[in-house]
Amino acid sequence: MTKLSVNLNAVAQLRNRRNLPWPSVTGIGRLVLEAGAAGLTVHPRPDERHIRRDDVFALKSLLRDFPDREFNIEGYPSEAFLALCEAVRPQQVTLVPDSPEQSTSDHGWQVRKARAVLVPAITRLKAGGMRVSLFIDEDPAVPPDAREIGADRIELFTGPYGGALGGAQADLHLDRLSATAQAAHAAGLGINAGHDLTLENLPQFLAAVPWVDEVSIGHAITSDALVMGFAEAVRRYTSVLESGGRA
Ligand SMILES: CC(=O)[C@@H](O)[C@H](O)COP(=O)(O)O
Ligand SMILES: NCC(=O)COP(=O)(O)O
Repeated sequence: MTKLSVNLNAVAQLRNRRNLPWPSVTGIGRLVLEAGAAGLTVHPRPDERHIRRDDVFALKSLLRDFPDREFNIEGYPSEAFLALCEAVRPQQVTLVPDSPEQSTSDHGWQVRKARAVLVPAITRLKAGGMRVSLFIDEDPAVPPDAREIGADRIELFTGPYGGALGGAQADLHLDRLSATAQAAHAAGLGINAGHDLTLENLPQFLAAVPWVDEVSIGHAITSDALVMGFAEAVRRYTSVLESGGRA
């Protein structure tokens, strides 16, 4: 079965609206793991707009209570990022070619062009016992290059598929994602996928794209949790008001 790693970036972004500790990133992380998620994903960005350095250590500590689950840290392999990974030692590090000013990830590695950045980073992370995954576009030419420089997995960038919102364009992306997954499997790589996957587009994705080990989902699952939980929250506040504070 394909594993679910829940990305907590959006929870951290909501917390950071105020200088207060809720929603708690580790609290939601625990809830997510107790609900059966196979792991947690974070993408600490240099400006700490959502996940902060402290969160990464706190989540590592939380995961000690769940020894069969995994921690996946995503990011650009700057010296600061690599040092953070070496200090935390997650099971998996996903390298993403984002520049600091990007609002979100919008493309994968051109692995050949990025060899000078990727080879030392992969060597360093693997020496620390971490599995390394490379975030790539839907292009079957890329997985053999990823294998050649020592990556263990690729993560398929599913943003264009998610952004197509169904229809013929989405089918086109599924064909390309499927071809890229087949190339990765043939090259001996594991396969992850993520970005803009949702409850609505996940079934078609899984039916079309083979050998997916793990999906990481954050934005949509956070949105769904709000929709699924808002009515109960309103009921509880209403109940406090009805009781005039005497309940
Ligand atoms: C690498 C990737 O796929 C992204 O989805 C990322 O982890 C999300 O980052 P933001 O939450 O900062 O948009
Ligand atoms: N690697 C993708 C990820 O972690 C979550 O992306 P999204 O669901 O927030 O778009």
